[in-house]
Amino acid sequence: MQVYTGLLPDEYIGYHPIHEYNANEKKYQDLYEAYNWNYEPATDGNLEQGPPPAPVVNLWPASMPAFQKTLGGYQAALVGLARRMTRMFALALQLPETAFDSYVETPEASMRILHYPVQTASRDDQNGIGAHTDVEHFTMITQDCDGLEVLRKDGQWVKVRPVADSFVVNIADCFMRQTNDTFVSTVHRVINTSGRERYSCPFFFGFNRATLMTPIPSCVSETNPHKYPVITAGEYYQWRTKRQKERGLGARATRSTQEV
Ligand SMILES: O=C(O)CCC(=O)C(=O)O
Ligand SMILES: [Fe+2]
Repeated sequence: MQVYTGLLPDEYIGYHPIHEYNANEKKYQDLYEAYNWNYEPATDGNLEQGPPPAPVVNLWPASMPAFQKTLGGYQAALVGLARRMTRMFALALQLPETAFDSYVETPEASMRILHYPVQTASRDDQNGIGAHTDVEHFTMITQDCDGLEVLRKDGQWVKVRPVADSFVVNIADCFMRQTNDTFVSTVHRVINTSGRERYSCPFFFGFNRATLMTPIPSCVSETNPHKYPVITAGEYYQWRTKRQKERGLGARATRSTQEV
């Protein structure tokens, strides 16, 4: 298939067929299919001066130009919203609100649309998508029905019910690393026992690939030193993407590590 994600082992884009992953090693493979695409700076109406973006790779279906136009347009609007939210996060970290502006000029801003068929296997035997944390700085999700669950600190899974005209916002691993665990990534999963097909649309937002993920000053001290190696956001994205792909596509028989 022209858009099959397996065509590009180091990228997460393209079509991910159903039953391709099993993040938590359940009896049955995870029950979702997805189409992922990268942010293309050319579609970003707000693009300011900044470091040149990494070359953009996508696997758009050639026969469906409206598909690319519609999804790319929605993504451009979300990039604008995410830039504004980045300012709110800066204020929450006791920084000037513009402190992160130069990190989100050519951001990591990939998206996916997901389809979860109705699950008939038990919750113990299958996930829609297995428990995991996202990679970038934060994620905004739209969803059309029940199924998403997040793990609380006390170990309880909590259902995240859809609320009309709203996004679910999850902290992701790059923000956790840069804030030295002041912000904690949300462990989440989907189990679609709602009795209807479920559709969702997560938007993954992170700093420019060239950004060195140095610790946020308010999050480190002599008694709370920085725990993570300082690498660029791009190095971290690429390492995680490769690892996720290796554990999924083509590795059904040998997968032995859990995402969470
Ligand atoms: O479908 C959802 O609500 C969440 C999907 C998700 O966690 C992901 O794609 O990383
Ligand atoms: Fe996720």
